[in-house]
Amino acid sequence: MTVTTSTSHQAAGAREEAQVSRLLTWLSIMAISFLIGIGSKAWFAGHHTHAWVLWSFVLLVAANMAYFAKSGNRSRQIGGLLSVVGLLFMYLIASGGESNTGPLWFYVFPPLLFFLTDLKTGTAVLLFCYLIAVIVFQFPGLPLITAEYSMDFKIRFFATLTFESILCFVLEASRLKARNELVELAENHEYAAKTDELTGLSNRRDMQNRLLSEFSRYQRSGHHFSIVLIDLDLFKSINDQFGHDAGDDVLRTFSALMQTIIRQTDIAARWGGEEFLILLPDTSLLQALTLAERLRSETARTVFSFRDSRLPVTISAGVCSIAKACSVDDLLKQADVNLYSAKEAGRNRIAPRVRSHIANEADRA
Ligand SMILES: Nc1nc2c(ncn2[C@@H]2O[C@H](COP(=O)(O)OP(=O)(O)OP(=O)(O)O)[C@@H](O)[C@H]2O)c(=O)[nH]1
Repeated sequence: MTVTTSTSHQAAGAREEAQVSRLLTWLSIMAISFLIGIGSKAWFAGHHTHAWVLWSFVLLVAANMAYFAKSGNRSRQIGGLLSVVGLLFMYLIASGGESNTGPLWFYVFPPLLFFLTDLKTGTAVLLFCYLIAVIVFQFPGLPLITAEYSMDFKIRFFATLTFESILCFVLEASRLKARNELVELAENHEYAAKTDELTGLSNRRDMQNRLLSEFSRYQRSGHHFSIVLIDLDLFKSINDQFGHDAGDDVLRTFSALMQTIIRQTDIAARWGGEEFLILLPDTSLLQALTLAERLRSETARTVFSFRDSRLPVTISAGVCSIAKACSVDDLLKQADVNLYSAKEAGRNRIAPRVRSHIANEADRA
């Protein structure tokens, strides 16, 4: 009944998911290559322990990739990779790496962190890493800490890292803002492309797509559906007599009335000027005729007024079930023929008039 606006959001989500997926694969491959390369360099430089530690991180990164390939759990893969990278950087700060250049690798962390997590998590993890770095720098005598850094280095390290972190935060925040604005814009466009401005119902194009997908569902599963093609009677005379604004008001009021009568799963659209189409999934011809008759009688009973004038509003409708048609075009054509015969028969009526339907009406009378 309502026009959905989530497609742009879903598409943006899927694109980002694919982008993150590619990035994670490349990052993992790059991390493995660097670790193998730098580990080998350390080995040939005689720093065997350092080399073994770096190679063991290769196993951790590879295990994380293999875990994801098996489980498909993206958030755990991100968590796993960031934990491994965080641990590696802690090790590099504590050990100094080669020639006390280990902390330089830390600069890779902030952009990675903000891209792979949200701003809050990224900031929290970064602050935690800062805390560890402060402990390492301030207490070089603690176990596992073998590196010592000059005061100048420590000050410059923190100053430049803080600068980089703030810059990454701001860039990521503006990227997210721009992305959300784009998604919102796309959603508004999508909504406008599917919606009739005057009534807020689905427009003709949206209804055509829905009819085609309902027809495919019918071909796959055999679920019948029906349509009701509605035309407001002598609408031109309402416009001529009471003005175009009154006509617009009638279209809006009738649309609202229609929405209160159809089910959540039914879809009402403005098919043309004063023509409406209702798609009724899982509905037989008889059920559709019953609904159309209810809509007709409710419309005839409802008081339509505009600026103190009472407006005479009735509808005629042509109903058709997919059981009687071989395609969507054929279905629409038959509904149109039925609508025409309802008009010909005097308006304010529904066609076809099946026998059981007429009998029901006679019973009610
Ligand atoms: N106010 C208003 N009028 C519209 C709109 N779209 C179409 N119309 C008018 O709807 C009228 C349709 O008139 P006709 O096609 O002659 O049909 P009718 O007067 O309803 O007569 P029958 O269909 O034979 O009962 C025309 O006067 C159109 O200008 C709209 O968005 N607003």
